[in-house]
Amino acid sequence: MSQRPARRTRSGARHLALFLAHWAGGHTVSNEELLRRIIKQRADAHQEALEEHRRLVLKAHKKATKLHRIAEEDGGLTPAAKAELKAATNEAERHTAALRALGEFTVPALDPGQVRHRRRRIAAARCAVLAAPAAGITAATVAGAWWTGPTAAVLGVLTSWARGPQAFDLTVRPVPADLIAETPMVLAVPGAAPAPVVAPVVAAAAGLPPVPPMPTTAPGTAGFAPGTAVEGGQDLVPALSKALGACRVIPRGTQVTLLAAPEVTAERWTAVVRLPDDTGATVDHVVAARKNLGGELGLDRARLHVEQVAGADDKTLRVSGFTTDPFARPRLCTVEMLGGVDVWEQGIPVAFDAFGRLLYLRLRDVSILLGGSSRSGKGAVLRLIIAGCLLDSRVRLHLADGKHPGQYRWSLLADSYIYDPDKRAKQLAKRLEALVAEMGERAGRLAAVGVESLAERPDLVGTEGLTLEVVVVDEVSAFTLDAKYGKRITKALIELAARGLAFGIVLILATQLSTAGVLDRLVTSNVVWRWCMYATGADESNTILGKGMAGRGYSAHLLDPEQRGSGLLLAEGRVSTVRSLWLDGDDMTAVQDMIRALRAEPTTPAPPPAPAQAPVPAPSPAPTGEAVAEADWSVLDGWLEQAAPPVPGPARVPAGALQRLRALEVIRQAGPDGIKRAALADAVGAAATTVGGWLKEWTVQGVIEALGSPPHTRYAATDGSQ
Ligand SMILES: Nc1ncnc2c1ncn2[C@@H]1O[C@H](COP(=O)(O)OP(=O)(O)OP(=O)(O)O)[C@@H](O)[C@H]1O
Repeated sequence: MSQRPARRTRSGARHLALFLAHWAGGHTVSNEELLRRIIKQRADAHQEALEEHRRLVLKAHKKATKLHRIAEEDGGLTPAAKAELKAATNEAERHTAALRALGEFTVPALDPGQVRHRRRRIAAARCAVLAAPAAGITAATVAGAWWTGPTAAVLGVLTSWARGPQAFDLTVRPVPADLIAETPMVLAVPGAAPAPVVAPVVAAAAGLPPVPPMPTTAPGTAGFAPGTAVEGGQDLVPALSKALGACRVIPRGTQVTLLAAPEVTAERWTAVVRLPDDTGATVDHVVAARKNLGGELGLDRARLHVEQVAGADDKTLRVSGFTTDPFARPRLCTVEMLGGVDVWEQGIPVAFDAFGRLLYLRLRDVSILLGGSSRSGKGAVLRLIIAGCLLDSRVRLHLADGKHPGQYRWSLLADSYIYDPDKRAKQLAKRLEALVAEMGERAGRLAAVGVESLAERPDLVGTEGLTLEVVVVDEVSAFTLDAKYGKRITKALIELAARGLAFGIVLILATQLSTAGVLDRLVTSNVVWRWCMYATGADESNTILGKGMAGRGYSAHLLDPEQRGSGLLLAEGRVSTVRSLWLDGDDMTAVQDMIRALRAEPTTPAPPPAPAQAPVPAPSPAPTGEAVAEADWSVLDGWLEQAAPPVPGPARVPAGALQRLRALEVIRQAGPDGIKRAALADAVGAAATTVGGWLKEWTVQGVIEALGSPPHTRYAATDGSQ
């Protein structure tokens, strides 16, 4: 008789424990409901994107219509208004194209890993809820309420006894009908055939096209041999699995799961796969093994691209093999791409990825640390960012040039330009401290309208007291390592990096990698984008991307040093390989014209820098050949600045000087491709021998390299041979 209550209590406790475990494991929520939630979220995001693009198309149309009307009424437009009209038209086209690309929302075939991931998140939250009473009892006992533990135990025993031998129904809650109605097409109607839930795609699965054969490339061949199967007809899954097994990423004999039908074009093949469970393999392991994996697949590292699929788990990746290195050819940033740029919402186009997609830098949520060894392409990225910022009238640009004349071409367009080696550290310290002080005022202004950050009120961006303050520091070590002002600068940078973005104060910092301790960790850890161009070693790369990144397979020393502008970008927790766009030549000139038109009266005119060695008469004869070992930058910059607008005033320019100016402009436009002596002579209408003399002179002075053309050898060789 005395055994009975004890048995009843034990049985009740078991049933209660089972019920709690079932609930805490998230097993009450069905797979269908999780799937529905994920798809609903995506459908909402899709709808939001559509609405946003529609809004922007309408806005651009409205602006274009207004400008057309003004043109009709006034019989024409000012250059600035013309630029605005062009920008608005481009903008409307861009968003119309985006709308077309977005199209109708289609229910995606989801990776089962995502559903599992959701369930784990629910389970984690429920476990936390369950742990709370236990923690409360422990805390109360420690605090002196000794009776809480025994009371809880007695309550537990009583509840268990009350439950007795009645088992709980461990059921899965069905998806409520009103939720199914809210998400049409996602779930099957009750009673109908079961919903097509997240079946991984396997070769020859019902209703799906068969997986195309794995394209092969013989080493050294230019392209795929479509239709040729790897090792006698194996398809994609076994070929990838075998290669991953050979690289010890997954155990031999296990297979990856194909999650979507692969895309195969003449340029590339792409497959979305999931690594097998219970193997410990993640995307990072594949990235680290990329070199060997490339070899196993008949590719090289530059032509094999691996990336984690956004929103998916750590085992899901997109693998692509390219016929040629997708970054081999530089891509120009045209004036159209920068026309009407909105730095806050849409961002500045700065780079492209392996699939040719453009990467936009939105100042709304980004500050940048840009690193790389010498001549790796940092300046080219800064050039794009500066141009984009100056094309948005809401921006006030503060440019600190630690390696004058790196960005001198913008000196007269920026709101402030700090460059003088003797004074620059002091000037930057003051400028940054003023911005730190301004954060307080901006916080007050935002608080007055009931928000904490400008991102909540985009309409306030650029209004009185809330202009976008963009601080670009090229070669930050020249400032932070300054003996006298370095500490003050670092302190201000720490504060701005931590809080500035919320108030519209954005930091863009560039540095070479050689010097340790250039930036305090409190600055680097608060910078949102870290972008590393080619670096000489893994440690140098880690100084930008963060400790341990090289160990995970992300190191910029693996990039091709000759491929200037290629780099690794760490943004939103993911690393992508990108190559910056290249802005130069006519596009650069047109962009500068647009900026001049837009900022006809800069609020704070930049002081023209005093030449380091010689005064800058405009235009002056070129320095003589035998003289200088170093380039006379100020002379060069003087020419370039004045080459675009006609020189005002009565000064007469000698014909030879004009030809030299023209020659410099042609070299600059030729950019990395360079131009031969004979072609240059033709272009400027001067004798080839005369042009040869100029080229030698400019080569010695370093002027040609400064203009972005290849090293002087090309000119020297051409001269010698002709
Ligand atoms: N995206 C790009 N596409 C093509 N060429 C590029 C690109 N970026 C840079 N280059 C080439 O590389 C050269 C060096 O670039 P840049 O001056 O930006 O390097 P840097 O890292 O700023 O150099 P340094 O630190 O020595 O000043 C440029 O003159 C240009 O010829």
